[in-house]
Amino acid sequence: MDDDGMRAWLLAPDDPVRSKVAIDVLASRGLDVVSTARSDLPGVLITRAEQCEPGIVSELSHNGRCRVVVVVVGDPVADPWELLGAGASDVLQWSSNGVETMHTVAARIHRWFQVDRLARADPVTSRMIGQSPAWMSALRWLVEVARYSDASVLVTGESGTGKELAARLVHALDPQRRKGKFVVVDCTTIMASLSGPELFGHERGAFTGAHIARRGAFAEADGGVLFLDEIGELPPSLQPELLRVLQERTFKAIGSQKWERTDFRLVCATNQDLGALEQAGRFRRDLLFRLSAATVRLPSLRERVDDIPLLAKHFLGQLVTDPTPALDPAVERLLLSRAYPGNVRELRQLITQIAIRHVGGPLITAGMLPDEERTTELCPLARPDGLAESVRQALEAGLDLRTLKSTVAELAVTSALTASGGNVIQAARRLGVTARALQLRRAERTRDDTRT
Ligand SMILES: Nc1ncnc2c1ncn2[C@@H]1O[C@H](COP(=O)(O)OP(=O)(O)OP(=O)(O)O)[C@@H](O)[C@H]1O
Repeated sequence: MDDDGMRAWLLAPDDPVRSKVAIDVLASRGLDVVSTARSDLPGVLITRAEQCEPGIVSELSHNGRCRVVVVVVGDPVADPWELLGAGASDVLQWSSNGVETMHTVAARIHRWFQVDRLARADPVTSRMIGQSPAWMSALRWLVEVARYSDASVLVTGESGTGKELAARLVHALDPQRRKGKFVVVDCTTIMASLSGPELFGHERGAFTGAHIARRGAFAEADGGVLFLDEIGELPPSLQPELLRVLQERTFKAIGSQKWERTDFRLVCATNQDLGALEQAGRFRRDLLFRLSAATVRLPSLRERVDDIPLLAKHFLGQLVTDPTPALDPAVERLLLSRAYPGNVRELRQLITQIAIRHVGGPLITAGMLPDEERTTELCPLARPDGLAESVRQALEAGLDLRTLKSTVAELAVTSALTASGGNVIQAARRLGVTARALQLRRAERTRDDTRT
């Protein structure tokens, strides 16, 4: 969506009367309506329920390409959840003359434009790097939830996808909560044997080792955001306690008789499937409902490969300045082709290792890669179009393992000799064999060749 053209696309060719109401109301709210399909998708498609199928909604709304509002005229649709599940942003009943409905739609559209603007250009959101559709879609939802609601947020995603960063963003974007603290508790560090002093705080002498009184996270986060990382690891004994605090907004420090009030916004993160934990009886269902009022799923780096160069340059810019070197195409190729089980964190660590090896100069070259990475870059085995593919084709053509092995070995010997200008000692060193072994091999080969 571009800022100047807040465009909605109205798909209602057979309904001139309602279309007019819709266009008039949207135009009165500063929205530009196009009524015929154009090649570029507008920000919002407004369509009547009869004119859209879940499949189309799903395709249009995939990765936030376009927001789809479905207006229902007459009898309510049998299953609005089917449309919402397919990705529709809203399903609304057409009120008697439609004016009220269209004002609601206009208000929603204005909100989405604000969210998009924040997601694209705000100094806070620009700390979270990425432009791929999968990333932008998650970021837009995160911004909407953070800025326009006070609900608890559950951030899910694989390890290293930026869940803590997302939680910090909720704090920074919440107009009320950002005045308070951002308090982090890693639930893996909460001891199941104790009754949660990290959360509740404790009085002096409340348990062995409690030499002084200490405030807990519930008190610290008052007025701000409490971030419970790895929430799936919260000991079962503390789950009802947390639920109670969320409902009553009061708690007692361990060893204290006094109820204290607290008012924080809760953000939790997990890389586990909480639904599965709940099924297995390890996570309370009522707590799960409470925590997941708004769930934001962060995509893995596999789902946002397009963002890798951008992230790499961002991290490099943080580590090497004046001037930040560019990435040689071979390095960029490697970064794009390798796997990142540890997601953005792993990419960041790799860039740190590269930055350490950079001793000046305008370019990051393959020589600055850590050894294990260089092997991947230089050995075509790992590349889908490399040796693996040739081997597959050779096997298909009927070559057996013995022939394959000797062919590859011969290729390696020839390349090493060529690279060393025929110097057997250097070539042998390169191949990791003794010069004698290489000479014997060559002699054998010559014998074979003369026999055939
Ligand atoms: N979109 C992003 N832009 C910039 N940096 C990012 C982004 N996503 C993650 N990072 C960086 O990657 C690292 C890991 O991020 P973070 O700790 O938020 O991940 P996580 O999902 O909470 O990981 P874990 O599940 O292991 O706790 C951090 O250094 C963070 O700053």
